[in-house]
Amino acid sequence: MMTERILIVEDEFIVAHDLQMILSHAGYKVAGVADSVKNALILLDKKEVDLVLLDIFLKGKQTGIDLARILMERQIPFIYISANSNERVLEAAKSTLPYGFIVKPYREKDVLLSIDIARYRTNHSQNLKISSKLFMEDFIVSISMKPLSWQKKLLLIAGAFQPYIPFDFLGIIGITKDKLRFSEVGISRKQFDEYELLPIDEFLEASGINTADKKSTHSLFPEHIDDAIFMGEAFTDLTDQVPIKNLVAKTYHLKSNLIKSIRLDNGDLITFSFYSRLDTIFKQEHLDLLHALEPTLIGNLAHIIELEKAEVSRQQGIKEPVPTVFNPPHETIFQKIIGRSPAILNLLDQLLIVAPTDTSVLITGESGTGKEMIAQNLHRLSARRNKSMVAVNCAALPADLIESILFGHEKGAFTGASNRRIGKFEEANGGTIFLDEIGEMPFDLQAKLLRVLQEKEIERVGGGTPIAVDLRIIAATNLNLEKEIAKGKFRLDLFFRLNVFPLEVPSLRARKEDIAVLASYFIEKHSKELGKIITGASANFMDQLSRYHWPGNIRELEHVIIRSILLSKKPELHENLLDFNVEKEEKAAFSSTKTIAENERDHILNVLNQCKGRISGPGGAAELLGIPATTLNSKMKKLGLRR
Ligand SMILES: Nc1ncnc2c1ncn2[C@@H]1O[C@H](COP(=O)(O)OP(=O)(O)OP(=O)(O)O)[C@@H](O)[C@H]1O
Repeated sequence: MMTERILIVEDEFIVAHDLQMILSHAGYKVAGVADSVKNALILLDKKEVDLVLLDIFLKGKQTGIDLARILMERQIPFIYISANSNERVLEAAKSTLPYGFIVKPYREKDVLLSIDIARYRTNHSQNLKISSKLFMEDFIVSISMKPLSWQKKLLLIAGAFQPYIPFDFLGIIGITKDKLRFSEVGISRKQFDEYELLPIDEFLEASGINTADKKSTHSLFPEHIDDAIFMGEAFTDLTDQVPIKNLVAKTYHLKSNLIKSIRLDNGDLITFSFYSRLDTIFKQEHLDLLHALEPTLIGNLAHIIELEKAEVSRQQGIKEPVPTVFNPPHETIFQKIIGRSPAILNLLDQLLIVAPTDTSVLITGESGTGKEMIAQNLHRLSARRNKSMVAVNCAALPADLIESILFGHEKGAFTGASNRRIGKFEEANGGTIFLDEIGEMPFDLQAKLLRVLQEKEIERVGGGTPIAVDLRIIAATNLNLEKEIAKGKFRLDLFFRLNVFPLEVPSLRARKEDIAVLASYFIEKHSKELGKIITGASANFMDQLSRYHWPGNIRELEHVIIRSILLSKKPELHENLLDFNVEKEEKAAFSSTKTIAENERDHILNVLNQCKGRISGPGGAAELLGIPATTLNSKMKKLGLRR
């Protein structure tokens, strides 16, 4: 399928011409060449474009990264082509979610391969979109036909939305066409799969709002806000304008809001207001999904609302208790994953989306955050669950044997290869292979791994014929792969191929709310295993845990608990058992605070060491620091540094 129309945005004439030749030769249509963001936008308005090849530094003030943001909004895939491997630029570029990144000077095959990967990823995200829409359509229709109360129906539908539109609170507001409000409910997420439904009046009562205030809160409720996403300042402005939103946001610690309204056939307007505790979670694709579901919602919501209206008139002011907490049967969906912070719940939602697909997944996160545990759950929730997951730690394998361990070898392939050996990829055939510490994989082997991903075949060392394998690849790393790419240690093409669905496991610092539940879980688990009677921990012990910075994350927390259990002479763990003291550390950190100049000196020294003293040129200290070499030289002079 070579029908893609590709726009080239590149200000160097020779490069643009070369790209044009490569693309035409391979059968692609070139939709045009632009040398600036302004000209690119003119072409984009005039022509249909399926993919954009995008240089970062262009003519004019705006950069390729600025254009990328516009392309993101318009949902046009793009691949960067740039000579700049500076980490800061890479970070900014990465935040625009490109479909690929080609580093100049490139080879023809790099360009064509990146376009192939982009096509794969576009199709894949398209498939994900289609499957989520189909799933939700089916679900909404089947729920609305079940003999359940309207509350239960709304709770079920809300819960089903969660993996596709992550939220901590969902407000559903119904306004009749004569502007008489007939219903407002809030649904808050209590646990991974537990929701609570609260009618607005009860919510206001619980918040201590009296009848007079209630009226003004209500009257200031906007009748209609256009479909949109509010985050950052826009969210603060919105909550400042709308008291009820302010109250909800404060009560549930919410930071962003996505609003979508749907007009039913009878003229009623139903507004869905999704809120999250994370500030940058909502995306255009969430609004798109709701938009795609509009016909299904129109067809089925009316019926749920009728149920509610009937109930209200039946009760005529008499309140019957209704079950408002819903626990679906999949309570134990995830094995052993403890935590209910927004950061971990968001990760689990992502995990549920990607698990049943066959996509490669790249799990990133600091050491000890639970990456392996996430990989096990991914496998367990996939269609390959009855086959094995073979785990390989790339950092632990000896350099001279890693290829044969992964790919196997034929008898006599090298000295000492007295028998044929099946490698890990073949062992995992039909199942999943988990490549832990992928950033440590030797550069040469990365090309072979790319081949497994692309062609689904391997070759044993010393064997001439490729062997077909059917496996899913899950990789994990605690390294920043962009940094490794910049250092020339990790292949960019492999990164993009693996990074189709990235899962970032939050550090323990980013989910402090979970420290207490994790600690209690480990206390119970390990005291049983160690045969000691430990009933709990002192408040000070827990306080120290929650204030500590946990560089070793959950693994460190688990070790601290095991050690404390072993040392404890009493049934309650006491803070004296801890070998850190947060107050002392805070004081020490304060007294050893460095000046800005000292910090700058240390940082430059570190980077110089990293570049082995090289100042200018690609990969030199000046490039890594993002300043001209001349500036670096004069800074070094001032700080008394020599190469
Ligand atoms: N959410 C969780 N609930 C309970 N236990 C957890 C959780 N996450 C991790 N653990 C435990 O913490 C320890 C570290 O987890 P794991 O080995 O998966 O981390 P990792 O990120 O793969 O580490 P590394 O990068 O060093 O390989 C394990 O003992 C695991 O069982």
